[in-house]
Amino acid sequence: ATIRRTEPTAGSGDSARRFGTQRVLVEPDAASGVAVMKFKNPPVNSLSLELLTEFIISLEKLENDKTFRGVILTSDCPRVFSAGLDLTEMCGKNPAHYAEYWKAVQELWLRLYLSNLVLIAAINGACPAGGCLISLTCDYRILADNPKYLIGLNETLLGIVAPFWFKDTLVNTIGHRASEQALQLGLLFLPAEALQVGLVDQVVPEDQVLSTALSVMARWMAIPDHARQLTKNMMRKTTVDRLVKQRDADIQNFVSFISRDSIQKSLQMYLEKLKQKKG
Ligand SMILES: CC/C=C\C/C=C\C/C=C\CC/C=C/CC(=O)SCCNC(=O)CCNC(=O)[C@H](O)C(C)(C)COP(=O)(O)OP(=O)(O)OC[C@H]1O[C@@H](n2cnc3c(N)ncnc32)[C@H](O)[C@@H]1OP(=O)(O)O
Repeated sequence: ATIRRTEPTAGSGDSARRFGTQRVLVEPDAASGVAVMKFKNPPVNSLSLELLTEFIISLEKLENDKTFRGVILTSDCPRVFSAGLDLTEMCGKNPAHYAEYWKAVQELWLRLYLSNLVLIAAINGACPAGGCLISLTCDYRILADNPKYLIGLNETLLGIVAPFWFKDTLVNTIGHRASEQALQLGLLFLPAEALQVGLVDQVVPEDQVLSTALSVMARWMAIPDHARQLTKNMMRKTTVDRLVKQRDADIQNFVSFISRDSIQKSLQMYLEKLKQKKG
């Protein structure tokens, strides 16, 4: 994918400078060491190969810049945090494309889940499937209180199966029994339900999502990095290692699963349904 970087905007200091790429806007505040990263892949921030690639590049840039200790992930698209994996990347393409795409999905998850940065999800819109997965990799989740902003791993509703590392990430967050139900039923939770089950940590009025994220971030930033990072590593490394040990097999598994005629039909029907919803 070709990545076009955005130029910094004119301004009087670091906090006025933006960088990033076409689909990932980064608003850095060097004074506080916090950057706000906004997904901008309209209409629904589906995780296309381009968006995944740009996300990985922007994250790496922030990880390598010691100025930054915390990142808030949010959406620049109204009413949607992310619609999850881009269904058009998983439909009607060839096995080499599916493999390339899945490798990028794995790469993003691996980088996010063990990131040294404090990651906070400011969820300002609908957050199904892969969108929910991204939020689950964060250290803290704040969801806007809007009944249209459903969140969850709804893969079974599409006739597909959440891979074991999606499942592990959910289990690590809400526990085994709640995950078992949520995954089998493909549950999409209302904000109050998501809070109750522990899928998000806070539900706040829509206009307070970012300000809440910034104040929560201040609390996390008050902890010495080395102690917090080692603790995060201790909590998450076993989960990450499970995928690292079998990345290639996981790619092969995905490619053969997604290439099945029955799965392609299910995905196409689901896409059709999404399109018809409008008409
Ligand atoms: C034995 C086997 C073992 C293991 C298995 C091995 C491997 C596992 C295999 C597969 C796992 C793959 C994992 C996938 C995870 C995912 O993330 S799948 C994606 C799931 N996403 C969704 O279900 C969300 C679908 N979208 C929506 O519900 C709504 O769009 C949303 C609520 C987000 C926003 O609603 P609204 O604002 O009304 O927008 P529209 O619905 O009108 O959509 C606007 C246009 O965007 C298109 N679109 C929506 N979502 C996607 C998407 N995810 N990908 C691509 N395109 C999408 C939609 O069709 C509209 O397009 P149009 O304008 O009509 O052209």
